[in-house]
Amino acid sequence: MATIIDGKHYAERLRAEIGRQVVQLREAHLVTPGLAVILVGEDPASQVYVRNKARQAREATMASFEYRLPHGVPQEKLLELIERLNADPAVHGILVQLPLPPQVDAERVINAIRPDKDIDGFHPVNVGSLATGGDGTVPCTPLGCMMLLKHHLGDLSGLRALVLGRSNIVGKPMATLLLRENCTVTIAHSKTVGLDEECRRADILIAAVGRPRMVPGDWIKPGATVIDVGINRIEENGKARLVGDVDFDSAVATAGAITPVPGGVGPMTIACLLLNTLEAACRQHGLPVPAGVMEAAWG
Ligand SMILES: Nc1nc(=O)c2c([nH]1)NC[C@@H]1CN(c3ccc(C(=O)N[C@@H](CCC(=O)O)C(=O)O)cc3)C=[N+]21
Repeated sequence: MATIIDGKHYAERLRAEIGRQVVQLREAHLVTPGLAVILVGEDPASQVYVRNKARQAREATMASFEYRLPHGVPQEKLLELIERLNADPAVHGILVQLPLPPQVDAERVINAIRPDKDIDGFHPVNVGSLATGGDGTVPCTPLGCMMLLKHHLGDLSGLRALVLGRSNIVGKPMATLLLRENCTVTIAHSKTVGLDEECRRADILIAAVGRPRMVPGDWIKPGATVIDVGINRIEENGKARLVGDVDFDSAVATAGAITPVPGGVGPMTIACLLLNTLEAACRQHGLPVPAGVMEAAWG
């Protein structure tokens, strides 16, 4: 039986430590980190995420600014808002919830965010920084996955990692982070031949394809660490539920450790968003970025 990696628990501890750092920053330097979240449209799932992000920011005593724009908002209006937030000294982090409606060019919007306020790490400056080993913002989901991996495994050097999925948001930055930790990294995707065999070679399996229960237990190397990034809403026996990209019930028999859905990577993503906002605030005020936050939170 695999160890269940309790992301919800680690995220709570991490947020508590971030909250302590925020209080210190305010007391020592009169700085309150500010997070602005922009949501375009009324997608119910997106509304839930945005509400959670805002609530958790406030719980960490950060300032939270929420902007809700109608589904049909012209791109210019969105770009104007970003310009205003770029110039606002109370806002240290800007997040534009993806996906965006078709009249809006997501790439233009991401490129309009000041790189030092891009707490998603999606701006090309931050993507480049990650690729070349710089200290730009690391995207929240891969960062959260890496924290869980390092906590569970310690040194990752020499391990074979398979990243299933090649998105700019998860797959590609995840592969880069694993490479930085000296893993031997493979990126697999819909055109990969012999996907099951690729998976069976992996000591670390990251599933980030967005296909419910696509990875069965017999694709998993015995003892492997499995990080399930998928959050898929399905209907089963007439009830709505969330499942990952991994078939948890069969995987749990083979894996050494596995993250559940919900309660795995999702909560870590939001905690890392708050961490990126705290760090952005420090950088924008010329202050050192708090070190060892994860160690302080998790011991
Ligand atoms: N610019 C941008 N940045 C994002 O980081 C971003 C985004 N756009 N668009 C949407 C996705 C999705 N996302 C999630 C974060 C947390 C949970 C989360 O906490 N999930 C809970 C369950 C929540 C539920 O019950 O619905 C869990 O897995 O335990 C889920 C999804 C961030 N995203």
